[in-house]
Amino acid sequence: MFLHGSSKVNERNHLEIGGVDAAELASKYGTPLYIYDVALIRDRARSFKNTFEKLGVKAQVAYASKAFSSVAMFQLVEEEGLSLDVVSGGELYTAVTAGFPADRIHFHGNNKSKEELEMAIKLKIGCIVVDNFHEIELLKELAAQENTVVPILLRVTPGVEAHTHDYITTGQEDSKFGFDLQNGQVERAMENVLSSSAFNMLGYHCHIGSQIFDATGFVLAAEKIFTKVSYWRDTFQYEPKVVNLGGGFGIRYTDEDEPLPATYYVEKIVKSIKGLVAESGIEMPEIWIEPGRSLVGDAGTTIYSIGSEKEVPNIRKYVSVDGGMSDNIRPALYQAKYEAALANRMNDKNDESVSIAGKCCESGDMLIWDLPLPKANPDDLLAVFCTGAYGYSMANNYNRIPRPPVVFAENGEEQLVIKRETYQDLVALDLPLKSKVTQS
Ligand SMILES: Cc1ncc(COP(=O)(O)O)c(C=O)c1O
Ligand SMILES: N[C@@H](CCCC[NH3+])C(=O)O
Repeated sequence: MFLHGSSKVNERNHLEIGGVDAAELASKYGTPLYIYDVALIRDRARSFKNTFEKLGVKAQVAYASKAFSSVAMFQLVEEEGLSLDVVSGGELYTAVTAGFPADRIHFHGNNKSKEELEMAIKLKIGCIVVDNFHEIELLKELAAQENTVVPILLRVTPGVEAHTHDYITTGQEDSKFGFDLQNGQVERAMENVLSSSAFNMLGYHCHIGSQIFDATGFVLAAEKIFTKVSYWRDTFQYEPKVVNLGGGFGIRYTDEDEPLPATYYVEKIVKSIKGLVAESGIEMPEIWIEPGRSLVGDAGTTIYSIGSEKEVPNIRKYVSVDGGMSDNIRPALYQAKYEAALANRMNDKNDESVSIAGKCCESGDMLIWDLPLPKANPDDLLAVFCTGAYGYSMANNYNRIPRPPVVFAENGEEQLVIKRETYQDLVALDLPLKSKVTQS
């Protein structure tokens, strides 16, 4: 078993996260429960930021908040001096509620509504990452309406395919995101944007995918953009002040994954861009990145209670927990793999191999196949590691299962940052039927 960050096994043979006993948290808040190791998030944030600082490069590290958004999380991001990437009015509203400085918010998305864009412009956020021609027209209207100039980046699709799961690869040519670099779309967009008084174009953005374990894709994407930079300068008299290479830095879910430290990616990206800048003769732009998973992924652990079991003779044993695809849809959606252990019996010897089933009415609701585990009893606690990214944020109410609470743990102290949803919450938006059937 691999323990991340501050996690360790304490003298009671329990999992401890941020100096807090996970079994005690489970008994206080119930299960399922997400626990975050706050020190690990801070550590990751600092290592991205500090590496840019050490290399003397102007940069912004924006937390890709889709990985896990909440008011407390955004306040932690603000404490660490990062910027924030949002992709919806809801994430933007959460940022406002958290008091996040508007000028450090970047707004992405391939289909931002007029209302969302208006909200962003009124708040005077740091920049809008423009994705398509429809959005350019909406922004022109809104800039005129608000009598303002909108800071933007153009999202380009560099045609670099990251070696990762197909569903989460977004940088390839056949993508719903961004202006294509190869077929003239970027030039059409630049012509449009640069001739309008509605925009202050800061530069270019791209994002090549997620859970990437090597810097080559980022370097290739930067190279693709820079092969055009001198042409754009000559054609449009335009040089970028910002180049944003997106997020996607991989983490270790199981021992099949071999992540690299933040410093490695940043060093490679900076070195490559410095070289490209020297070749093209433009001023060094600011380099922006947008890590999500690598800031919060392995800082999160989900604690479940074990319930029923079912033996299929000579095939497998299913052990069920009190959550599943409602709090972690990644195994069902991407065949994502996780490691787990009994949080209340950490160093007990593994006696068997079991498959962990969720409680949803869906055969595909399996969290882990063939997990070595001590023989578990009902009410033992299962800790599934590395659920901090795209766990809570993709949680849902399938089968009307309430979403679990979230606790932050740091230096032996804990705080509840998201409450457990209640049955009352589940029906809060429901309205009764206006019956058309007359009783006889
Ligand atoms: C535009 C953009 N930026 C940043 C991210 C964050 O990615 P990750 O969580 O893999 O770092 C994503 C998600 O893949 C994204 O689509
Ligand atoms: N939700 C995905 C990643 C999507 C990244 C967002 N562009 C995951 O869980 O891995």
